[in-house]
Amino acid sequence: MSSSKKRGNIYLSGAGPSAWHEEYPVAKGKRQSPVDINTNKTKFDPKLAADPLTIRFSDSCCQSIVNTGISFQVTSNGAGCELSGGPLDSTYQFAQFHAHWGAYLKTTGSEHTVDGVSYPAELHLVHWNTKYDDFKDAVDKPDGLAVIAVFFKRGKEHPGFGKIQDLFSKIPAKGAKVNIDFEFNPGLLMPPDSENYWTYLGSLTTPPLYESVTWIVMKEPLEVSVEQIAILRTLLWETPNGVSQMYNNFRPPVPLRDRVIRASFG
Ligand SMILES: CCCCCOc1ccc(S(N)(=O)=O)cc1
Ligand SMILES: [Zn+2]
Repeated sequence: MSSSKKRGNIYLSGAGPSAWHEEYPVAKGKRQSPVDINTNKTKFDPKLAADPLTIRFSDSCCQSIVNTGISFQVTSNGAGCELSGGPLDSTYQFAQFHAHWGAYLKTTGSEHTVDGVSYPAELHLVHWNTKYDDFKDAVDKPDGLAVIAVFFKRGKEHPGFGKIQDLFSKIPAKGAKVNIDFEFNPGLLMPPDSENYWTYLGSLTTPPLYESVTWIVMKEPLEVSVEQIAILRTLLWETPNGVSQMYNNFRPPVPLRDRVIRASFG
């Protein structure tokens, strides 16, 4: 049993993310995530526009949803779901999506920020490099993962995401898992314009914080309703004071260090 499991909730035990370096020294590494995207310092790279990102999802790729204890996670066998082009030098296969969000009436919640501004939530669509055998083999390699980040902003309801949220009541506790017996295409969760994105080399945003992620952060947020943001918080997790609503499951931005964030747009 690792000490983090003994302490349970990685966001609420001890000093939270600011203490992760004690058990995971890489937390203070050179390519950690998330970061603030300072739009005055991003660099347009015409090569990104010349080789457009190819994002392929399918209706039959999502098998189940699980409460991981720090988020929900929709897990996929990756069939027909591949990512290539843009900053990527090989084909990456879709593995899962999950999200991070904030507290009621707070403006924080996303992991990446744009010019210091947070969104209420951030979706992560995780892919692994098919040059490796599987996700587990890829997860700690420098070019092992590619994660598409999509900001959620408050606006009109998103019925597609609502179908996933309808399952939350069936996964009340850490480890609870149910099958998804309807077709759900994660492509529904891409913003209308997914041509414009920022990309940089970073890490997992939760322990073990492996520096293995090529981040692809969509510029355009996805609209969901205020109620849908609130429904995220109906998921439950363990805290030092017992089981309670899951929220503030985000790592705040860390220093960019010697990295430049590239933009696919001018
Ligand atoms: C040894 C297995 C590690 C499993 C952890 O996998 C992760 C963790 C974080 C992210 S995130 N928030 O950076 O998208 C993606 C995948
Ligand atoms: Zn994440």
